[in-house]
Amino acid sequence: MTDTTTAAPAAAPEAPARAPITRLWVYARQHLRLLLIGGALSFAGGIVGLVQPLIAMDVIDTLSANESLTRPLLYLTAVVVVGGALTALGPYLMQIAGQDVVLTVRKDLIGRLVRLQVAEVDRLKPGDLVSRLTSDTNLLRTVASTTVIGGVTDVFMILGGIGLMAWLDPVLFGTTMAMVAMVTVMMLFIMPRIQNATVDSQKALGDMGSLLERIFSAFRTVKASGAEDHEIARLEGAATTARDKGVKASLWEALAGVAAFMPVNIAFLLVLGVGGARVASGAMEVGTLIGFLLLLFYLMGPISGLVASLSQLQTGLAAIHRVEEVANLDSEAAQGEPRAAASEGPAGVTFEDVTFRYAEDLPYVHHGVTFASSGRGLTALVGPSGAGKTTVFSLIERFYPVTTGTVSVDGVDVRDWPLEDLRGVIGYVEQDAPVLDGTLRENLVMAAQDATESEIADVVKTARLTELVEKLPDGLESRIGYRGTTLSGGERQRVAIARALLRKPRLLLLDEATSQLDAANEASLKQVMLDAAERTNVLVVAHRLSTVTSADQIVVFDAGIVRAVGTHAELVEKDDLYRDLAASQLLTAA
Ligand SMILES: Nc1ncnc2c1ncn2[C@@H]1O[C@H](COP(=O)(O)OP(=O)(O)OP(=O)(O)O)[C@@H](O)[C@H]1O
Repeated sequence: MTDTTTAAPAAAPEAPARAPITRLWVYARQHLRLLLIGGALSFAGGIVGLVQPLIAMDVIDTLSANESLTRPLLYLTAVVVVGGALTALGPYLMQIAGQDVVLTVRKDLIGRLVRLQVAEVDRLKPGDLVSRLTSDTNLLRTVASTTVIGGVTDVFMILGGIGLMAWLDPVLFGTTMAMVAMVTVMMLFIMPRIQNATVDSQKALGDMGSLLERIFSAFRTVKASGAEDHEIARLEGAATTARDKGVKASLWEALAGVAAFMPVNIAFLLVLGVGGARVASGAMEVGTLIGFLLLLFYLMGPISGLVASLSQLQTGLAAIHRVEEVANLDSEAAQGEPRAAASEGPAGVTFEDVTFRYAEDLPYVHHGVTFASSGRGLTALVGPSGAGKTTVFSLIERFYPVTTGTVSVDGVDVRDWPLEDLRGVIGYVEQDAPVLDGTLRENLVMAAQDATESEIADVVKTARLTELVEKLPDGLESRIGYRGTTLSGGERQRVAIARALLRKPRLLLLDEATSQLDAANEASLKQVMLDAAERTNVLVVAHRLSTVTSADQIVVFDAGIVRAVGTHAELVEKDDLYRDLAASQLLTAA
């Protein structure tokens, strides 16, 4: 996949380019050996089962002849044991292959999902993606194993039976084929409807997941808004749609059963009528008619088996369709040559006449942004809400590509950096300072898995987290809840800063929270920031007067352009907007 911006926003991924059946084959092919061995063993188990009545006959004959039963009984025991073992082992191996297919699909999907471009995730619903990974892939388990193998076996048996019929009597064969053609036409009509109903049903499940995710991501707000009944009604609506579409799929499956059964029965009657007349006229032997009827009777099993397999296949194809839609999404590709010798010290940032919009149908956010920040120190980005300050960070991290102009880090265009290397030099603290479910330690080492105990202890101290660690029941090993719900806003921000610092960034991007903090927390955060600025280049989207007054350089943004650059004293002197910002609540005093 390419590393490009996306066009129009949409609620769901687009339809896949490749036919689902081709994709199913691509996934199943990787486990073909196990599938074939399992299928062959099941088939052999069936054959051994057929031998059983013959040996039973032998037992009876031996009994009547008053001979020793040892030999036939040994055979019978062997057939029962081997047949039992084969009929257990064959389906077991096919189930393993089915699980392996699901694992392959899931691994593929996991890789794609986690590497999706930020722009794609902006327009998708996470709950729906979760249901594609969990529920849809599960539908493939049976389809990729027993259904396909069973279906193929049935096709061979049907072809064999049809060949024999043609050999026995061409007239009766023609009559039967007319009925087979009827079955085929009806199946062509019914099968896509099963698939569509299953896609709709799975989509409703995805909607349910999205709605649930929506609620839990703002759980307190939902409760505080008294919106539970409304949200429950929406969730139940999606659950009911899933049920209704599931019932619709079952109805089409039932019709498929009837559509297969009826013509075969009509064929039975026709063969009896036409065949009877031909026997009466002497055009055909009675034995041939009986043989033909027996063949038709024998074919009923494989035909209904094939129809059931085809119905099941539609479910699998529906699932593949939804899984493949994710494959169409743009994921991030590592680009550019690896940087030669990694540089040391603070990494500078340069914006040169940058224009940018989030999507082609959205207005420009940056209209030619130019500024630079290099060396140790603190650069504060200030400006009215929506001026495009946070977007500066997204462009530095290459979450989105610029439309025109250049963003450089360490003198190199971000487009020429291998993504992993680029992000490796940056520590980024988002405005809402996300903390993930897990322990405090897991949260800290997220960006630096090989951090040592002393490095962790250092950042805990630098980020003023020592008190928190001492307060928590299990120290660093304490769980801090879904989205860090057990922490205060200020603690969450310091955890996020500690995480970014543990990466030993050469460039620290800090999006200051707009929410008010108490004086102690505010002072702590400011001190953490200033400490970091002594060692590296720190860019901060500033919302507090105390931050900008300490900054070495202030960049004033207004409606997507840089209108002034300077120190606090210089800007108060020369820039009207800055003076207003400093005097208003847009830059709040502690
Ligand atoms: N992912 C996105 N998709 C589409 N538009 C976006 C996206 N993120 C931000 N925007 C829009 O881009 C503009 C600039 O947003 P940005 O977050 O950079 O502003 P800001 O100056 O940081 O504002 P604030 O001080 O309120 O955080 C806003 O109009 C915003 O609505």
